[in-house]
Amino acid sequence: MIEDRNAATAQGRPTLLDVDAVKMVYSSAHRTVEALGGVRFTVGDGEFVCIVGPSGAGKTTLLKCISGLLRPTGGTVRLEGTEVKAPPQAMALVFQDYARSLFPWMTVEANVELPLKQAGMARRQRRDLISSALADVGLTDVGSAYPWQLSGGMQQRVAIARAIAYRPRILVMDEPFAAVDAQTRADLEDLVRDLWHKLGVTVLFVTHDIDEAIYLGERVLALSASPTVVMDDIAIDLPDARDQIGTRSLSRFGELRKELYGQIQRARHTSG
Ligand SMILES: Nc1ncnc2c1ncn2[C@@H]1O[C@H](COP(=O)(O)OP(=O)(O)OP(=O)(O)O)[C@@H](O)[C@H]1O
Repeated sequence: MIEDRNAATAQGRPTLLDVDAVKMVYSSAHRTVEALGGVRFTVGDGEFVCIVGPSGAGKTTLLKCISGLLRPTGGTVRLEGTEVKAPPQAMALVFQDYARSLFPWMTVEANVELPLKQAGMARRQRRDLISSALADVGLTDVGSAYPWQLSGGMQQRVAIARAIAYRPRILVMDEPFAAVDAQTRADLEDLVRDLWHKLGVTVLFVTHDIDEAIYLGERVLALSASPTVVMDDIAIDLPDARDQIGTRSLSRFGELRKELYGQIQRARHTSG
């Protein structure tokens, strides 16, 4: 378990997100589930942090607490030093289920525009941000199309464009590529790394896939089984310039995979 949260923030960057002893107990008349058992970690400004954990480990619960969709039953989440009590303006979310997160009756542009409108931006500024977000995700020509006219990978690009359009400080992604084919997934992984470099946005990325976590992240947090705690915080000491074939063939990549795989196996039998 991580004892010193600040020591775990890589490369001495100032803390952007502070998850401090977050607990979540679901209680109903019939059963009580202790999903989170005191999760602690910090994410530095500009970092790319991945979270992996066994199925049912409480990853979705944790992200709901971090994004203010769910109030934890213990502990606190702070973003830029302020306690998160509702979805923060500085945070954007991307979910696995792009088909349900985009509105099918709205064009691609209108989908991307929605949070900008909600933020009260003027039309001209909205136009500029929409075009630059669509260009950033490689979709300059589909603004007037409807989501259902696009492939799954393109729809997820639209969801990413909508998330980055209003320039959030942190992008929180919940298994965003679990529903697309392998080639599309590889392209989307590279897109997210490119956006991270280009925009300087902080990324918190949850995945089931150990290889994906190592390929993408600067750090990987391994969660235990419920009640969940952070079991390990692994620095990914691979070169920053990554490519799907070269990086995954490195012997260091294999060593990290072995280490993380062992952690996940232990995690299945360990709880906080
Ligand atoms: N609304 C809820 N009410 C009661 N229990 C819940 C609720 N949501 C989740 N749980 C329980 O909390 C635990 C963690 O669930 P959660 O969905 O957060 O895990 P997960 O790691 O995202 O799972 P998976 O990887 O399988 O998607 C599970 O035991 C689940 O049954």
